[in-house]
Amino acid sequence: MTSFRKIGVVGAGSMGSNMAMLFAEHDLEVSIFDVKAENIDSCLKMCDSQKSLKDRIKGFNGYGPFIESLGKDSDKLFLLSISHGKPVDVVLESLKPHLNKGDVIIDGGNEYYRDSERRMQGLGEHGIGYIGMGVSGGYQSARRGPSMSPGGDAKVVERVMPILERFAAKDAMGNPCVKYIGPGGPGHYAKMVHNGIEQSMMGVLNEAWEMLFKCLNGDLDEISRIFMKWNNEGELRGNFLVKIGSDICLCKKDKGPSHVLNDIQDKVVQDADNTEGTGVLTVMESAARHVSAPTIASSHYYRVASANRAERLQFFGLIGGEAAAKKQHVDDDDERVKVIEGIPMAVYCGFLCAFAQGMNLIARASKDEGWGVNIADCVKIWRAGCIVQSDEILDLILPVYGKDGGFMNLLLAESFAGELKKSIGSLKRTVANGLMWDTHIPAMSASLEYLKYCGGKHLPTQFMEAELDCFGAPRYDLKSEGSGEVKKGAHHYEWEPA
Ligand SMILES: NC(=O)C1=CN([C@@H]2O[C@H](COP(=O)(O)OP(=O)(O)OC[C@H]3O[C@@H](n4cnc5c(N)ncnc54)[C@H](OP(=O)(O)O)[C@@H]3O)[C@@H](O)[C@H]2O)C=CC1
Ligand SMILES: O=C(CO)[C@H](O)[C@H](O)COP(=O)(O)O
Repeated sequence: MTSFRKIGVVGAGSMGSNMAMLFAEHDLEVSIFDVKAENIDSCLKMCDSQKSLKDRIKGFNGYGPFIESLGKDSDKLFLLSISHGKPVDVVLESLKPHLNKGDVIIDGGNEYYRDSERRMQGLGEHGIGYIGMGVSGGYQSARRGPSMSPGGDAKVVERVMPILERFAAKDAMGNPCVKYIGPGGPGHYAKMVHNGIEQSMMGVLNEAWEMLFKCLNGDLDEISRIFMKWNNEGELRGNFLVKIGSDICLCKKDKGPSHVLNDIQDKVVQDADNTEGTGVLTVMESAARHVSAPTIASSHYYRVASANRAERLQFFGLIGGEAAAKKQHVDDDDERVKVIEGIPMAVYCGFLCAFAQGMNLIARASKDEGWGVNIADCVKIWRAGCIVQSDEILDLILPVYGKDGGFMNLLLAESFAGELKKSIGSLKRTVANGLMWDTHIPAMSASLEYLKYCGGKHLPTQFMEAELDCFGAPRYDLKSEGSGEVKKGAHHYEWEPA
């Protein structure tokens, strides 16, 4: 078995450049390629500014010399870190004439898993290994050690695992946050879901932030302290997004008196040019696989709507102005503290809903596709180096998946359901406050409704089913038949003859 000593990184953007530096630090000979010479220049400049990396990475703007630099006599290893979709196909077309049997390509971008499976199949026919690997943690983790989810042919992944384990983030016990996820596309699938959970958590947390900032008269320095407290103890302990939220609230422009956050426009433009898209894909996948994921979907639609500020303002004019978040006059200090103390439990409950939806989606896809994903492994690789890192929550979730990691519905785990039972009251009160105070609560309210309908004993959907039967005759079940299976029923009533 070849052990790779060199790696060719394609894409000198924020992730590619930082991973190239990390590889170099882990004693790989690194060549980096980008279509834009200036991207290479800025990557090499960054390396030169760090003594340990000076002259350790070679930059290339042409495919020929780039591939030659990886040597002729041994198998070549590549890592792609570019925008998903067409750019990846373009790069692969250019690489193909130079590839040989035994070479391995890792796609470390946020790719759609079906595209990875297509490429795996095409290149596999020529004996070229292709790995679809999620990389998480942003550019800081790319530099220090990311969390990774490789998927593809087990034998191919096995060849690169020693390298991946060397530079992966390490959890509190020192275990590398990288695990083989399964054959085909589940590596990219797990990363897609990770990002769905990530956007939900950001949705929930941003709703809590608005309450503290606009309604409860919290100044940013105080909110920073509150978030830090949440991150240090209790249900939100060890939460990456809460922690950076605290840092962000505190950050002052050029160390002066004004907060950087106060200058930021209220537009999430992440989805604007389709170079990203795991949020979009998670919503599509959850709908296609019949997995309820309203916290994920609602957070996504919220951020998409936020991007179009011009239209928002136009509509604002047409509906006579939205009700703006109201400042609460909580005169009593103790009362204010009590209200603030109720919020983290609501955030926790929203986060649990996001995890339940994401984990259930992975479980469903794994079953549908025959991937055999051990979901415990997904939890393990999210223990460090990634955006959804949440120590307390992952401590709760991990035991549910046991050894085989095949549990299908996280809501049905007693330990998990117990935490939802404990926190749903806070979520209800916080959503009710949000309604009274006119704050924005798309993720929290969606989470609350999710819990209500997933645990609903008598849903009004009996009326919906009757209407469907009335015009479409899909056939219904009878109450007298008990819970039954998830399949079309046996009964039709001729409500209104044609
Ligand atoms: N940023 C993040 O936090 C994370 C990003 N990812 C994923 O990693 C990948 C890279 O992300 P990121 O580094 O942020 O993106 P960047 O846009 O910073 O970098 C992408 C780089 O790839 C280059 N590129 C584009 N098309 C080609 C091509 N056909 N051939 C060669 N190079 C090309 C870009 O050049 P140009 O400047 O011309 O566009 C750019 O230098 C994406 O798939 C992203 O979704 C994954 C985890 C975290
Ligand atoms: O992958 C990431 C983190 O985990 C990146 O931050 C990425 O930009 C998120 O993009 P999106 O969810 O919009 O696809």
